[in-house]
Amino acid sequence: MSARRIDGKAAALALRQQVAAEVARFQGTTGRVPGLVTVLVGEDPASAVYVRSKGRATVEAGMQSFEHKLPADTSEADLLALVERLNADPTIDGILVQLPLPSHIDANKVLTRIDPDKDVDGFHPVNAGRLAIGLPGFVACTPLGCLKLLRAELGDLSGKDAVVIGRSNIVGKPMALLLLGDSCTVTIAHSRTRDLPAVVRRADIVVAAVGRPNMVKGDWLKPGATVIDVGINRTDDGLVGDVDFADASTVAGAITPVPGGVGPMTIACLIRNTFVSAARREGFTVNPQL
Ligand SMILES: Nc1nc(=O)c2c([nH]1)NC[C@@H]1CN(c3ccc(C(=O)N[C@@H](CCC(=O)O)C(=O)O)cc3)C=[N+]21
Repeated sequence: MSARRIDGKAAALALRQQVAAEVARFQGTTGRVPGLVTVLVGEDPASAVYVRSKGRATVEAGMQSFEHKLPADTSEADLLALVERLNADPTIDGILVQLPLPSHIDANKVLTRIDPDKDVDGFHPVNAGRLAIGLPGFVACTPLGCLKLLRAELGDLSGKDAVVIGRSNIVGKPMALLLLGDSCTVTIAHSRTRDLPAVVRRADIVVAAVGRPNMVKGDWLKPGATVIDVGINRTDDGLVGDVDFADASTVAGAITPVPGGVGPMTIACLIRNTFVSAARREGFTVNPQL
């Protein structure tokens, strides 16, 4: 059997076009253009690439992109002061401080200083709490993108057995909460899980977010399972996911590739969250499908 390849690039383009149409409608009624600011500290080349593609996607959706590039030796106090200024700036609807930050800066302290209602990354503890108890807020872009791909592939997720591999605050935990919200039976597996292949073999839905290249093999999967690969691992063979794509494709029903799967959806969801932030600020009704 050969799995269907889930085209995250196409899904991301469609979402970005939908947002662009909503942005035009928003501008027509409110006279305002939503704005996203990215803050990059230091010169990590991968981070610089991501920040540039976020800026491009923002402009393509008809929104304003602001970019702050700070030297690697920027003090924590200066970064916190910048965040405070951005919180108070009425032209800015979304604030993204690119991670990782240099080690002399306490990332949690910075993320907690962002106004939760401008936290389009969904990393602020208030937004993590809102997700946990089902209040409206911002959901982290990568798990939100994964949920959108799963709903498009499977329709109703209720009653499905889902296994999330990885327990990070940025992907694993919010992913598990989103799947629970869609009435899946959710298992979170991690480095201490006993007999991981056996746990994964029970799942109709597998989300791999561990950062170990090609870890998940075909014989770990229930035949026909839907596999979402969040891994972005740079290896000598280029960019690879956490799932052994060729091997898993012989057993899975559908699977996301790397690149071209979850990554583009992460950026599309950031654009979506930025528009939603502006809409909430202006009391503009958002299409609930978005
Ligand atoms: N505050 C913050 N928010 C983030 O959302 C955030 C961050 N910091 N730090 C870094 C990670 C990583 N991340 C990616 C976004 C898009 C792709 C993406 O589009 N990837 C392409 C390939 C791009 C390539 O070739 O490297 C793909 O998978 O097809 C990947 C990774 C967002 N992150």
